[in-house]
Amino acid sequence: MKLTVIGTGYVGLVSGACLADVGNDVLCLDLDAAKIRILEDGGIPIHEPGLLDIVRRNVEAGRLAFTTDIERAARHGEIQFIAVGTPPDEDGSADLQYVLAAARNIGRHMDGYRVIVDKSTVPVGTGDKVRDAVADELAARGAHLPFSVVSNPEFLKEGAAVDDFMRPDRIVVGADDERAIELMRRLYTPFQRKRDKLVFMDVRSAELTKYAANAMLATRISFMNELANLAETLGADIELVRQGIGSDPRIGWHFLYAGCGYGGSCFPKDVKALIRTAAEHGRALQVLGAVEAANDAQKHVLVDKIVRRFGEDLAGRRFALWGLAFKPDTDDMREAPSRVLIAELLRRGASVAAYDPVAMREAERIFGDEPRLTYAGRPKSALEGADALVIVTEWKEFRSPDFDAIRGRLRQPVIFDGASARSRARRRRRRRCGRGA
Ligand SMILES: NC(=O)c1ccc[n+]([C@@H]2O[C@H](COP(=O)([O-])OP(=O)(O)OC[C@H]3O[C@@H](n4cnc5c(N)ncnc54)[C@H](O)[C@@H]3O)[C@@H](O)[C@H]2O)c1
Ligand SMILES: O=c1ccn([C@@H]2O[C@H](COP(=O)(O)OP(=O)(O)O[C@H]3O[C@H](CO)[C@@H](O)[C@H](O)[C@H]3O)[C@@H](O)[C@H]2O)c(=O)[nH]1
Repeated sequence: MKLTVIGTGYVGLVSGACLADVGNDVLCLDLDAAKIRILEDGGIPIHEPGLLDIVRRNVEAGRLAFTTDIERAARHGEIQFIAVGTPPDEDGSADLQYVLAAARNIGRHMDGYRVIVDKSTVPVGTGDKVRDAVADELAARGAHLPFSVVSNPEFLKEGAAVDDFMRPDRIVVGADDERAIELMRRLYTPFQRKRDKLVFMDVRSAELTKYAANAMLATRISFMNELANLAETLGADIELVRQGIGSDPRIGWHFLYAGCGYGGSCFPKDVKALIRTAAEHGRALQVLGAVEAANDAQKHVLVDKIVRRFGEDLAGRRFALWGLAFKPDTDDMREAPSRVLIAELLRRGASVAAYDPVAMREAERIFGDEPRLTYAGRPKSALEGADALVIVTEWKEFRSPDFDAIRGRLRQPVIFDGASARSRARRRRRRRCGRGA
């Protein structure tokens, strides 16, 4: 099938590459010429395990191409995926300007029947806005071309995006007409494998399903984070509690890890947007309001511990920080807990020597020329002369560190471990190292 994917970010590029990999002819459009240049030069603009191989393989096979040419993109695919960003507006609602611009571009240049698929995470009712935007553009040029609007929210996780796309738990399709449903069924047949993973519903329900999924997952995390704080106060071990509850199938094992608060490009913004949607319709989502507040507070837990140990004024103190990305296996730092921590340490006069396997360039872009924030080429070199080590992101390489080397390099043998719940080995050994928090 001929497909166009609009937006070559985490979702667009992964979707485009994976859809090409099962034999489709995919053209990816982005307005960011720098991204398209990287792709045309054989690279990828993001860190995502397994993605480079699949992109290269499909470009070489002639099934995947990149462009900044809007007209070419609108004329290429019978199915047009919109996979552009929907960042939070000032009031927390999803900013739809990129989605609607993409829809207008399709309407302006399409030359036959199109299925316009919203893959971006968009509030309920966006399908209607996309339909109106396309219809307006067609009317403006006196064109009478048929089109369908479909909601097909994406559930991939960064760091595991290729695998999630290739082996989805479910594929949600919100569609109101048979022609579009048939095309979507054909499109996703190669991803069905052993069981039917397609869940068809109306457009509005599909739009809400995406927010419901992220809101539920965010709720689990905030709940466990609050419980972890309580466990610490009570002298209980949240990891053992997690094991104790996860075996109940009604609760399940996944997404029960306490940490420094959820970050990333999705949970924070989607929780906000759903709260906003509800408010606009006179409904208060009280549970989600608490989930958000608990998460904001959780991002300060490590700083609070540091202040308890070293005092309010951290001038002259130096901290080694391991892990900048919002989670392992990505270079994405959107809403990363490390950002709150670094900003607060710098505000209090401390200096920070940071290490991350892939996100240091992104941190440099975010923090710019900040003389008290430096980057270390290796985890150990960040430790030299630091008052304490702060572990924020659970990269695999931090799971079983050399505690003797840490002790030898730090001024005091103190570790603030924001990712501790996921590593029992480290917890056992940390006890032997002498810890500050
Ligand atoms: N990142 C994830 O893990 C993830 C997972 C599921 C769903 N989502 C949702 O998918 C959407 C995209 O997220 P992302 O993380 O891939 O975003 P991103 O910011 O990484 O990429 C978006 C891309 O769209 C491009 N773009 C913007 N307007 C355009 C236009 N009119 N025409 C062509 N290109 C345009 C931008 O230049 C950018 O490269 C969001 O709604 C997000 O909530 C994201
Ligand atoms: O037990 C857990 C699991 C995750 N997290 C944190 O939660 C955040 C989000 O993690 P994750 O869900 O793995 O990453 P994302 O790539 O943001 O993926 C989420 O957001 C995407 C965008 O909507 C959805 O497609 C995915 O299904 C959804 O998991 C990160 O800060 C994690 O550290 C925890 O604190 N504890």
